[in-house]
Amino acid sequence: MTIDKNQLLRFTTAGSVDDGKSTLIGRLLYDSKSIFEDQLDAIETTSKRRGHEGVDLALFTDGLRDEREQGITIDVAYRYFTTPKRKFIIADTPGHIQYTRNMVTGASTANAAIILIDARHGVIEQTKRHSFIASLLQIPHIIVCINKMDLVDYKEARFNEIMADYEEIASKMLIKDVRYIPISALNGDNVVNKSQNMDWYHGAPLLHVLETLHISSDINKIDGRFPVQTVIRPQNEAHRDYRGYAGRIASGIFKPGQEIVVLPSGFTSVIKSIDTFSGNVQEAFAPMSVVITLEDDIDVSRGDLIAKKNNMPEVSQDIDLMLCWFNNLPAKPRAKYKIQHTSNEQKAMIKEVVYKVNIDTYERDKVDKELTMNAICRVKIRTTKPLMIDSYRTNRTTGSIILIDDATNETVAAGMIV
Ligand SMILES: Nc1nc2c(ncn2[C@@H]2O[C@H](COP(=O)(O)OP(=O)(O)OP(=O)(O)O)[C@@H](O)[C@H]2O)c(=O)[nH]1
Repeated sequence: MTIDKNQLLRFTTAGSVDDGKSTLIGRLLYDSKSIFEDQLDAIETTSKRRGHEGVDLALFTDGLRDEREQGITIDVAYRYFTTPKRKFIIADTPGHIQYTRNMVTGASTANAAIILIDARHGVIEQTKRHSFIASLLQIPHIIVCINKMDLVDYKEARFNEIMADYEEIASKMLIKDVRYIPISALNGDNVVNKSQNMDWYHGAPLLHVLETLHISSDINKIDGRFPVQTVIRPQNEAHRDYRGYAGRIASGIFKPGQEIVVLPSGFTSVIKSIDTFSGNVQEAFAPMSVVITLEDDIDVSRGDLIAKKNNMPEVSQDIDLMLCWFNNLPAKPRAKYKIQHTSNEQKAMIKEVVYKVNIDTYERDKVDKELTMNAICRVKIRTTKPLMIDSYRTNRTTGSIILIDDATNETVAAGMIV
């Protein structure tokens, strides 16, 4: 079985309220003909009823949000669409409330982030914050869409001005790949079709950029990491000797015959087989969900990590993190939280807050008060049992954690291991 690693692109959209996110997503889906007929009929009817001339594209994603708001805990809606070149998953995160949490949730697995800027307003505080989070999450590709170009007479000078301002902030962050596209989501300029109003722009429209971003090297194919989610032991007579470890490959490539080590125990063995829903495979890589069986009968349980023998993560109880705090209740000094790291769950205590990042200047501030909502800071934590960790830079899965408040069961923070 071979899977085209280029096939699926995950992206997120960020912008402040009214920058035109919903309209842009609606336009992408509408012009690329990804909206289903029945949805379109409903949107046309509602648009007419509300006195719109054409179709109100924002209705499309807004309708989606209504669905989502019916009792789902995470405020991120996922939208799927396909073109002949690629499959896409959009994590649509509302800009207004709790944007840090939403963006972290929506963007942690994204290949690309679209940062929307209203051409009239240029780079604003939210742009800086979203960009900082995107760089913190190391989203490999940033596409800055300068929207509402129709409201600045499609002027190249305004586009250049905003681009220069953004370059200034991008240079202070570790953003590797930034592109700029002047668009009008409302009128469809440079979204799916090339604009007739901005002949000074020689780049491609947004959809073309999304279809051709080079993403196969976004995946870590080097470090073999397989967090065990479940141990599978069929109870029936026929499969009595079967013992498999189910989970999702976080990174690297696994093959039968490879020498592995199980952590934290340190027991070694050799991969006997890799099973999937559609049969055995001779090779498996991230993000495939598989069942691995081993040659030896060793003790493996949920929360353990299978790694390649000659390439192991760090095993540690003391962890340095960049932490995004996103709970209404501030962090309690030295309080214990539940920590979730891959399939492993332990307890952890925040030992020290080293500094807080000032989102405006990107400078390091002293923490005079407790950590409050939307704070981004460098912290040291200690866990009750060792975790098998990598730096977030090398591995977005084994390099990230979340903290959960035991009493309320709410996710209070997300952390990237330094
Ligand atoms: N003139 C003009 N108006 C636009 C453009 N894009 C969006 N708008 C308008 O800007 C307003 C806000 O657009 P939305 O798409 O609802 O904004 P949003 O960012 O999704 O806002 P939330 O969904 O509330 O986060 C709407 O009235 C849109 O019609 C554009 O390119 N040109």
